[in-house]
Amino acid sequence: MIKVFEINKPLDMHLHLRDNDMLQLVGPLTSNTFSGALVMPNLVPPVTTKEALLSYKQRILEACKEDDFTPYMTLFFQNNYSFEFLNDIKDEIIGIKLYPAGITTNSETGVSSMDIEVLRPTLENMSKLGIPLCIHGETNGFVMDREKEFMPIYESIAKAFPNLKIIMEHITTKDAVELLDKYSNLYATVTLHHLLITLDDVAGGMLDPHLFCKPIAKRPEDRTALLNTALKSHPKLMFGSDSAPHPKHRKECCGCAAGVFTSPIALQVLVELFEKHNALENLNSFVSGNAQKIYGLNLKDKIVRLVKKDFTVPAIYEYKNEKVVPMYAGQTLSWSIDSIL
Ligand SMILES: NC(=O)N[C@@H](CC(=O)O)C(=O)O
Ligand SMILES: [Zn+2]
Ligand SMILES: [Zn+2]
Repeated sequence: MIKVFEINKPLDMHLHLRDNDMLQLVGPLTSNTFSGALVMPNLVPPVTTKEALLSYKQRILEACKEDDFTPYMTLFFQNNYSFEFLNDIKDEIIGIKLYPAGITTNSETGVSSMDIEVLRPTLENMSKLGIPLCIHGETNGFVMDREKEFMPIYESIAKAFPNLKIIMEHITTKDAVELLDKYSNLYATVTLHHLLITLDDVAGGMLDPHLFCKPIAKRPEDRTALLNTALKSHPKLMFGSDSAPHPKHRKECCGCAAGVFTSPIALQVLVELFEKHNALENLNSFVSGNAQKIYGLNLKDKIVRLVKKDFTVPAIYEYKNEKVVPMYAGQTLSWSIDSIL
């Protein structure tokens, strides 16, 4: 008997869709199977105006027009967003994304200080207006300690703004997992790859540029903490792939760009992983229910039926001159997408 598993309204709460031909290429690879996704604003230049935000949303909708798909837009954090500006844009966004300057891809114009007094004007306005804050939480310390060193900053913001929803994006450490339960206004996303890999997979043998991302994958005990928290579908943890496509020549080179491209394999691998750990009954809340509750989303059904049947991951995805290599390129997964109802 063929095994079947259904996911209803899958949501990807941390996604990079890029722009232009890359958007044309990767957009449908998410919108095919996901009901919606939180779209990161780190374009060049970043999305900081209502005009830029609405036109980017239109380009996404156009690229994904074959599918029933909602892009949840975000604005790139700046210290000087006025109450009037945020009040005017609040219905168009799901949150605002804060990047420390230079910490990751296209974050050069992020905040240069994480001093709470410097951030206060925008954060106060966000808190009053009920706009969630998504954060790339890393310091510029030693690469393995960057997330851990950021924990006091999360704590100080959570304490100073108890009504502000704060999402620790793409957590990679057991320290971040532990912090989740300490503050009622702290939430988190976790990627697919951080549930699966450690630094060993990136650099322990032959260097694998396709697994290089920010934050870097950590220790086995960190992966275990993340995986256990996802498998039980902790209600404050959401799936956010952080699928971050870069052109093949920007990954397979000296000075490799950070980002793992996982959109086309995310649901298949999640089912494989949750099945392996006897946790399939928690997968729908991890990949949809938790995010619906945390962000207050209301979506119509989109049932993705997966079947236990081999799926060989393409070596490359291409559109015009864009080429991007997915995680597990050329490898065979045990689950495939069967149909979308
Ligand atoms: N995760 C990454 O390594 N890269 C992301 C940026 C980010 O999410 O930090 C990207 O935009 O390429
Ligand atoms: Zn990030
Ligand atoms: Zn990201």
